[in-house]
This record gives sequence, structure tokens and C-alpha cells, in this order.
Amino acid sequence: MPIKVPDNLPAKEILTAENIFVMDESIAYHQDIRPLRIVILNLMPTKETTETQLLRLIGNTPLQVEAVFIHPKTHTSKNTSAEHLETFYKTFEDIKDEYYDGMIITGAPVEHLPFEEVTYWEELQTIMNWSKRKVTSTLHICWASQAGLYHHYGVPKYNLDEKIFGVFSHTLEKRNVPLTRGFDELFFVPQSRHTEVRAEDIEQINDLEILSTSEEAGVYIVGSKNGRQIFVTGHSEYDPLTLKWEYDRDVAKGLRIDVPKNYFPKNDPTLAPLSSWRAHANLLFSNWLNYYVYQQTPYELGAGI
Ligand SMILES: CC(=O)SCCNC(=O)CCNC(=O)[C@H](O)C(C)(C)COP(=O)(O)OP(=O)(O)OC[C@H]1O[C@@H](n2cnc3c(N)ncnc32)[C@H](O)[C@@H]1OP(=O)(O)O
Ligand SMILES: N[C@@H](CCO)C(=O)O
Repeated sequence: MPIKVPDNLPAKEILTAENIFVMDESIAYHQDIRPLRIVILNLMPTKETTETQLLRLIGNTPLQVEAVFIHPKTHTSKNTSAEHLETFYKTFEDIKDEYYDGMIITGAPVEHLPFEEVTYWEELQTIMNWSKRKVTSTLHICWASQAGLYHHYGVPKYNLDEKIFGVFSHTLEKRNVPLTRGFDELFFVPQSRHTEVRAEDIEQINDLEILSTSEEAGVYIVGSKNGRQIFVTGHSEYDPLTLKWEYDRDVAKGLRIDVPKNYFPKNDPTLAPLSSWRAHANLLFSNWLNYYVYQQTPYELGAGI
């Protein structure tokens, strides 16, 4: 089934070239089915890249998905043009009276700050409270997973001595969970962060369960037992070259940065990296959309959430 996006969104051309079925708003209106309504709160500075990465994954399902992007009104973006935001984005104020089947909250490069020092923290807290009332299931990625675990459950984040940077093997902590249906015993996920949440803190919270971890990279997926909130600390959505881009960026800035682990052949950054996480990424997003959003959400949006 196709993914429905605004007619001129730059991601559309890229995804169409990749044979991912993207449909203009105008054509989608002729289809006699209800699309899933997914709101994406994009906190990344590199918004266009993230749009493409996320749409690529939520477009890989048999469901028609209507994606709406929002950005924090209380933050002036340094790296995304006002024109792009005005054209393709709404704010929370615009959508707060609506119900959504699913919500994705992205990462953000603000993990070195206490949550309270993030300019849009208050707005994000309001949005996260709203998501519990108006959204069937919310997926939090990287920094947003830390922010969500802290806001909803008081779970702290900790600074790491060394950035967790590379592609790490992960395993499942629980069997027969719909979110991880079809996952291999061992699967790979890009991680790129300076902070972590810890299993011992999460295990104190009765409403939460740890679904996947990595020996090297720590906690990966945490879910609320009712499936309404999913917290993912890694970046399965990253493109094959994203870690290389981050590595080259930091080398160019003269920052101390290790070569991302398990990424370049022979750990040689002059060789082209090979991606090993795409299958997992597609399964994670399609399982979430299917089992936590589509199968749970009422046909009459808002009834029974
Ligand atoms: C842990 C995770 O979630 S990982 C996900 C984050 N990863 C990424 O963002 C990767 C891509 N980002 C980057 O490579 C870099 O951020 C760059 C190259 C785009 C910009 O880097 P720099 O010039 O060093 O930092 P810059 O001063 O632009 O700040 C980066 C972002 O943090 C934001 N920021 C900085 N301080 C604050 C603050 N107190 N509150 C809120 N946002 C803040 C900036 O506004 C900017 O975001 P914006 O473009 O949406 O406004
Ligand atoms: N993934 C991020 C981590 C910083 O928050 C980066 O390398 O830009």
C-alpha cells in the first residue's frame, strides 16, 4: 500500500526513485480506505534526511500511511530553513485537537544537556502528555527514548566515557513479543550516542519491559506493557552512510572520535561501509505499524484510545 505525503516534499522524489510507493495527496483521496494517521515530531537538525529515512521505513507496509510532520514551535531551527518548515511542517498547536494512530518522536543532538535545558523541553513534555491521550502508540527514537523514559517514568540518563558509535549486535530479552516478531537471534543496529539509560533503573518500573539489549551498547528497546509507548535507543533508520558522515564530520572538526565499530570493512574508513541492519529496521517499523498501531487503533479515530 502506498504512503501518502504532501505533493512537493523532497523525500517523495528520492523514495519514488527507490520504488517505494509514494502517493500524492490528490490521488490518495480517491482511495476508499482509511489511511493510518502518523504524526512525526522531527527534532533532528538534519530534518530532510530524517524525513526520507523514516518515510522509507513506514512506507514499507501494506497499509496506507498519512504522515504529518511537526516541529517544536518554541525552538528556532538553526539547520532547517524556515521555508521548509513553513511548507511541510505543522506545529503542535495546529494538530493538538486531532487523534493519531501513531506518533514517532525522533532523536536530537542535545543529549549532553540536562533535559530541562533543552529549549523545547516544556513543549515536548506537553506533547508527550498529549500523546498518551490522543495517540494509539508512540515510538521514541534515540534521545527521544531517553526523554520519554525520563518524562513518563523518571528514568535518568547517564553520560558515557566514550561515545557508543558503530554497528552493534543485539539480542532479544523476551520471546513472542509482536514488536520483535521475525527478528533473528542476533541482529545489528547502528548506535551513535554519548549517553545511556540503564537496565537497573528500567527494571524498577512495573509498567516497562526491556525487549532487546546489546552486550556492548546496552539497552536497545523498551516497551510499556500496554504497547502504547515504545523506546528505541538506536538508529535503525540510519542510511548506510550516516555513520560515515558523522565520523567524517567529527574528524573534520578535529574532535576525538574513534572509527565506528563493526562498520567499515577491516575497520578501514577509506573502504565503503556495508549496511547490516536494513532487514531489522524494516521489520521493526512494520511490526510496530501493524501490531501496535493498525491492529490496535479504532476505525473511528478517538473512540476507545
Ligand atoms: C542522541 C541522538 O538522539 S542522536 C540524534 C542526533 N543526531 C544528529 O542530529 C546527527 C546530525 N546532526 C549533526 O551532525 C549536527 O547536529 C549538525 C552538523 C547538523 C550541527 O552541528 P553543530 O553546528 O555542532 O551544532 P548546532 O549548534 O547546529 O546544534 C545542533 C542542534 O542542536 C540544537 N540545540 C543546541 N542547543 C540546544 C538547546 N539548548 N535546546 C534545544 N536545541 C538545542 C541546535 O539548535 C541544533 O538544532 P536545530 O538545527 O534543529 O536548531
Ligand atoms: N548521533 C549524534 C550523537 C550526538 O547527539 C551525532 O553523532 O551527531
